[in-house]
Amino acid sequence: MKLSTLMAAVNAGQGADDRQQEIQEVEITGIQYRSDRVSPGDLFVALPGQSRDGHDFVEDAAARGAAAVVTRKSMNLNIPVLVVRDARDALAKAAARFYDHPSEKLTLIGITGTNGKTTTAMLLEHMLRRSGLPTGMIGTINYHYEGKSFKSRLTTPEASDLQHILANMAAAGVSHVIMEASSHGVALQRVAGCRFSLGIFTNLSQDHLDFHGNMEAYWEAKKAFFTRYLREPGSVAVINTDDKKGRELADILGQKRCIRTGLGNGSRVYPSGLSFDQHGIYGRLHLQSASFPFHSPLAGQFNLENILCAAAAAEVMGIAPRAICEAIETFSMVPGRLERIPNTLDRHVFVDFSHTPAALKNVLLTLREIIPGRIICVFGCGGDRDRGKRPQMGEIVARYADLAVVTSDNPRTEEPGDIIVDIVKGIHDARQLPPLQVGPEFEQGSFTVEPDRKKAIRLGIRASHPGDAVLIAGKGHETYQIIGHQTLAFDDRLEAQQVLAWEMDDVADTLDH
Ligand SMILES: CC(=O)N[C@H]1[C@@H](OP(=O)(O)OP(=O)(O)OC[C@H]2O[C@@H](n3ccc(=O)[nH]c3=O)[C@H](O)[C@@H]2O)O[C@H](CO)[C@@H](O)[C@@H]1O[C@H](C)C(=O)N[C@@H](C)C(=O)N[C@H](CCC(=O)O)C(=O)O
Ligand SMILES: Nc1ncnc2c1ncn2[C@@H]1O[C@H](COP(=O)(O)OP(=O)(O)OP(=O)(O)O)[C@@H](O)[C@H]1O
Ligand SMILES: N[C@H](CCC[C@H](N)C(=O)O)C(=O)O
Ligand SMILES: [Mg+2]
Repeated sequence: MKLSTLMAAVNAGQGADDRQQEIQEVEITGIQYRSDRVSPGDLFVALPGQSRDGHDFVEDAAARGAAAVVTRKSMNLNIPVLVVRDARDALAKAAARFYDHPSEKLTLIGITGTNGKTTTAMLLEHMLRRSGLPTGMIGTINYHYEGKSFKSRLTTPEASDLQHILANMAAAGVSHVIMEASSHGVALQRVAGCRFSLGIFTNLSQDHLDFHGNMEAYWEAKKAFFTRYLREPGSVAVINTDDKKGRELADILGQKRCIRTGLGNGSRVYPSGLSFDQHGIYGRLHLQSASFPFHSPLAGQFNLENILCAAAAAEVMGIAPRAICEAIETFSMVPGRLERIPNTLDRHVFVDFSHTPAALKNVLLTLREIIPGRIICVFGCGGDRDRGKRPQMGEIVARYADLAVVTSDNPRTEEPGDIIVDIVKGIHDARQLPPLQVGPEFEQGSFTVEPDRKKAIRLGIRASHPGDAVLIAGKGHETYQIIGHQTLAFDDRLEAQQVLAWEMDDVADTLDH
């Protein structure tokens, strides 16, 4: 594609250098925002970063054969330099143009909210696929379509990667794409250049304040997905109005554009006659056009909210209500989300991706409802991420679990002990609180610290008795642990399986003797 075509796309009216003639002739064969990925013929877009500035890599990009660069300041190079005011916007628009606006060839659905995006996305995908719609997905666990699956480095990929993936999906005959739109993805304009047909809002609670600074800015990013990117005529927002911020968002968007879901008054998609047990959720699902009895193998009130969002969106996509109910019935698990580790020891061992205070609280309360025995929680908090979550998560585990093993999550470049100290502060604070009805008071000595996650999982499982639950929280589907700058193989599910296998062997040995 000619550079002049991309230049028009990135923003007419933003300055370019004076090599107009050359710009007309330059051919661009790819778009990159990382200099070390540049091949000859690529356009390199220099993005402002958290720790570094893409401008510092322009020369590297040129040396690797970049045909032109997009920057925010004029630079003296022997290739064309297009100067723009907003490099992220330029990256998104150039990529959308380069890949021929793939989102306009697809029905694109974006899901945002602090918790529940992956679960809602996978449930909705299941509903669409079962009805025969070729559906692709872009999210935390992976990106996949038509039997192909790719590792995801980011929940919402950088703009040029995103446009590339969407283009491949459209070329493979995919008709619908469901993607998680993270707050980073919105704030960093990774989703600019996409046309969304439908948006889903799950909920808002604390996360990512290391990046957004405060809850107001975080909320603004979530809101902006709907006010800035879901603007096409006919586009619809499905909003969980059981969430306070969901109600605020629905009021902002107005009746015409949104479908409210939840138990509250005014919901157009809602449940009735609910009951919850170890085998899931039962009730009647009221869609806009019909109502049906349903059973979901997923557990807990929070998953009910995910189900309502997915069902409302599927109905908008034209899926028949009966097919929606059948899909709910046959969707039993999202990897790493309350994933049960089977064993013959009568222990309820779960691996769950709860890494926010709200997620952890919901999961612990759900376990309290469905598990007869004690709840033992093995957990830590990520390093180089929102520190404010740590004491809150400590406090929640202290209040809602019976025993806790505080350990490391992904410490990244932080000292594991420092993260644990932040968590333990929350546990101590909780002891000042009056006991709650939902769980027993946290007893002196009923938590322990073991920074080595492998050992912590062993401790947690070994402390359990028949009938107890062990919740291994925070890392879910992750198959690695990031310590310092190293990414080491680690999977909570495999670790738990191993400990359980040893324990089962021990029981077998005892019975033999
Ligand atoms: C906070 C954040 O989002 N950071 C992203 C950001 O990194 P950064 O700002 O630190 O980049 P930098 O290292 O300062 O470099 C600045 C620029 O120089 C470029 N560069 C850098 C080195 C080099 O050799 N050559 C080069 O060109 C980089 O490509 C970058 O464009 O830009 C990089 C690419 O442009 C991203 O890879 C990186 O994501 C990091 C890996 C990350 O962990 N992001 C997480 C927090 C994230 O985005 N999470 C969300 C939320 C998940 C959820 O809630 O589910 C997600 O969507 O995944
Ligand atoms: N609707 C919900 N409300 C609160 N907590 C939830 C909800 N759905 C799931 N959770 C909890 O949050 C964890 C993460 O769920 P999920 O992966 O679906 O969310 P996500 O928004 O995609 O998270 P991330 O931003 O990390 O990708 C689950 O393991 C569960 O503990
Ligand atoms: N999407 C989340 C993942 C956190 C997972 C947790 N295991 C951690 O490392 O903090 C984030 O980017 O903050
Ligand atoms: Mg996710």
